[in-house]
Amino acid sequence: MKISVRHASHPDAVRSFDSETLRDHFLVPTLFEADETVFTYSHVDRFVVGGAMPVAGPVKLVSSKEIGSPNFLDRRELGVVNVGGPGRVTVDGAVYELAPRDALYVAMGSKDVTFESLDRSEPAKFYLNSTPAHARFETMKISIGQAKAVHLGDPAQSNERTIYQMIHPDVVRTAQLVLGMTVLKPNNMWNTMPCHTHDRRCEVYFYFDLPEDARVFHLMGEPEQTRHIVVANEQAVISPPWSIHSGVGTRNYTFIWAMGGDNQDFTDMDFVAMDRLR
Ligand SMILES: O=C[C@H](O)[C@@H](O)CC(=O)C(=O)O
Ligand SMILES: [Zn+2]
Repeated sequence: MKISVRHASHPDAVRSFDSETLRDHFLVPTLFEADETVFTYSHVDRFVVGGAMPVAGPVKLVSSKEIGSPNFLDRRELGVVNVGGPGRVTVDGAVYELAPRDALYVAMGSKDVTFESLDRSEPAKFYLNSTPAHARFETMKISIGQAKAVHLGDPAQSNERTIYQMIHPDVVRTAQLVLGMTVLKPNNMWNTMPCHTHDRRCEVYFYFDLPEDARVFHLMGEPEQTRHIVVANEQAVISPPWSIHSGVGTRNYTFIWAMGGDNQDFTDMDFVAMDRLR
């Protein structure tokens, strides 16, 4: 288990960040290392983002001093999405087969969580999001087919896409985690523009399905002070509650968004008028 800690940043301080400092604070550059779990613990809503990539054998979810309890999920809940080859997650003896794009919600209080790949030549990649929880709900698999699909955008705005709401109050009960996957159609590059903030929740964006040399220009910052981070395949960006979160790619891509905070109301967004953006 590898874990690094990020402190929260005041928006006034972020105004003077250069590219490198912006990346140090908000970009999560590495999520997958063979036979490891790799985590970033953010003090923004105590959101933990990570990855597990089992190759030689199964990988266990273990705790650490930073997590602060004997088991990782003693006081937390976990969202898992498989973005690699076919895999399997075992939670206290119950086995969940996760095909590519399938998700699993793992309840607070689960003790033994193990990640496996079905074929080591095409390893599973489990993208992990964890938020604090103080009540236990049911562990549940949400296949991509069970998600609530919302079709949005149009080709004239280069943003035709499907939002799959996977860990969402209409699908599964959780303490605070809300998570989904947005798939852009070919020739569509924009997400979430016009943009929004939601001061009640933070959000983490994880971009994937990108070739090696493609990039997404992720837009962040206060609406009047926008900044960008150039993101490569399988990298994530932490979006504090005061920040916009939007992106434009050099081609289409897929991303997973996950939120934690005060409410679970997906529609509770503060829309930013175009003429406010600077
Ligand atoms: O608060 C919600 C999030 O920003 C995302 O759901 C937006 C998104 O997936 C999209 O517009 O494609
Ligand atoms: Zn949002």
